[in-house]
Amino acid sequence: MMKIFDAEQLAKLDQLTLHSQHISSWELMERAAKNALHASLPFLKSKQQNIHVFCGVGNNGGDGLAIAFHLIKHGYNVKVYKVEFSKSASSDFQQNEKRLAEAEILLHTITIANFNEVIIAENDILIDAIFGVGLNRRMPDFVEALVAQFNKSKAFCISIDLPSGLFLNEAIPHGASFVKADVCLTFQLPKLPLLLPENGKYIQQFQIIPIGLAQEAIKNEETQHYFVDADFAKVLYKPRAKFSHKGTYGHALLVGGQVGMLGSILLASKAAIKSGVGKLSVMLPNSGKTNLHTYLPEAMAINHTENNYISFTELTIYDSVGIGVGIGKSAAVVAALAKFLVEANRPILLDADALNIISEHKNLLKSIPKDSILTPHPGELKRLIGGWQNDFEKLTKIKSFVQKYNLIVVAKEAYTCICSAKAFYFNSTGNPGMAKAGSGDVLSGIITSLLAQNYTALNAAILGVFLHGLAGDFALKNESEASLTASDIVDSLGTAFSILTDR
Ligand SMILES: NC(=O)C1=CN([C@@H]2O[C@H](COP(=O)(O)OP(=O)(O)OC[C@H]3O[C@@H](n4cnc5c(N)ncnc54)[C@H](O)[C@@H]3O)[C@@H](O)[C@H]2O)[C@@H](O)CC1
Ligand SMILES: [K+]
Repeated sequence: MMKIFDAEQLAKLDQLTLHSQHISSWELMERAAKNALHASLPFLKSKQQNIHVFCGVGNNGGDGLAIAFHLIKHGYNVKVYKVEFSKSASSDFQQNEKRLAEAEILLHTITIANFNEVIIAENDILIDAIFGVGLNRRMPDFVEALVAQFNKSKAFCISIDLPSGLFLNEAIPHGASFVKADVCLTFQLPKLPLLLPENGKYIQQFQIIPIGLAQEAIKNEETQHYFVDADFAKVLYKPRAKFSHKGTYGHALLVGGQVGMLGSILLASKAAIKSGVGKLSVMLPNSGKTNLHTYLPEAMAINHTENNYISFTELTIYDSVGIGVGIGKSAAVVAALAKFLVEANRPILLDADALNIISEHKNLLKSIPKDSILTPHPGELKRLIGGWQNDFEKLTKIKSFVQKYNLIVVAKEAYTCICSAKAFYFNSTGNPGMAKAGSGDVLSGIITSLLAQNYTALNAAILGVFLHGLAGDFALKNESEASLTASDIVDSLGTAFSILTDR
């Protein structure tokens, strides 16, 4: 299970690691730098390429100096800069500085007086080790100007630990610059700003670089932020029992579709079946019944009289209910949804138009059963909780919403965030090919299916989001981001599930 920590916690882990492994901070830095160096090598085209390593005077800069030293030892063409934002350098920085001097490697000092003399060419490599997790206020103006120059250049930029300019646990001031890295090599654990869309979208990718921090210390340190990787998902997954039958895996009900919007409920239904539910019933407009039976013979359609819209149906026999995809917002549907909310006596899944109806009739919020899962995309989320100034405020607002109404919110994004009253879980799987109509319907089907199989609501949401993204990633192996469809995601669910059983 990957935890996400703040700067203070990271510093504490550092100390505990030094203590338990009987190593010096310099040795830990050396380990981190060597691992970052190895992760950087695939991005370097040749030993002749110009590599500029920009180092601050803290420990992030110390990492930079150590990386530069080893690159030079490996025969790379490196220019090393000391970005002197302060006269007092950390002791590990100083020790690395001494090593460079002893090896007669020139260190170019950059100050307010000469920062604009740096020349970066298109095919160069930039290594950004100016600030890491220690930045706690806006960077000095000359460093911001230098960073602006990095961002303007076409050089490939590798940030060490955190792109310089980003704060670890709060929003940066409006207009403040930060390094828009092509790749960020972050130590041991993911960092929150890399997972949030507002600035994270400018960081093309990040890689987690293990540096052997004490596992016991990580385990003991509490957090409210988690990163959901395959190990995490495997722990949640419940393998199927040998002596089981369809009743063991529950009976799910999906409610969705209106005339012209039948595809959504069909996709959700197929995703539910492909995610292991014992039985699936579908409430869709009568005019869609034939389509359902043709598309998905495994599903059962509910008998009702409405040809164009869904209507209410008794819920007592179902183990889970998912409502909302493609239902529209007509008065009859609003009334049916209100009844569903009142009659449901266990957590349900609400998506799409169900969320839009709730946003327009906020009085419905208090009828939603405790622990129900809401899966809004950013637009739907805004309608539900109101706007936000920045991503950190968004998380705070989601949390108070979740706590006020006892819900679970799945805020769909590149790193979808599942928020419970106690914690945030950021998903690690998925790709931009999934940003398409139909993809969310598939997610609704998966989560409703897991809910019926007796997963807790929180685990159904976390595991469902993980599997959905993973299936999308497998589907991409035979597709491109442009061509990937929601149906491709459904078709790859089998491969995604097989990862969870692979222990
Ligand atoms: N436990 C870990 O994860 C390890 C961390 N290491 C490195 O250490 C880094 C953290 O080092 P530091 O704590 O020295 O912090 P940084 O190197 O990120 O920042 C340097 C220092 O500058 C000061 N500062 C903050 N904002 C400033 C501003 N706007 N203007 C001027 N000065 C400012 C602070 O005192 C800060 O500690 C990590 O990001 C990582 O690169 C590695 O060496 C290996 C181990
Ligand atoms: K950095």
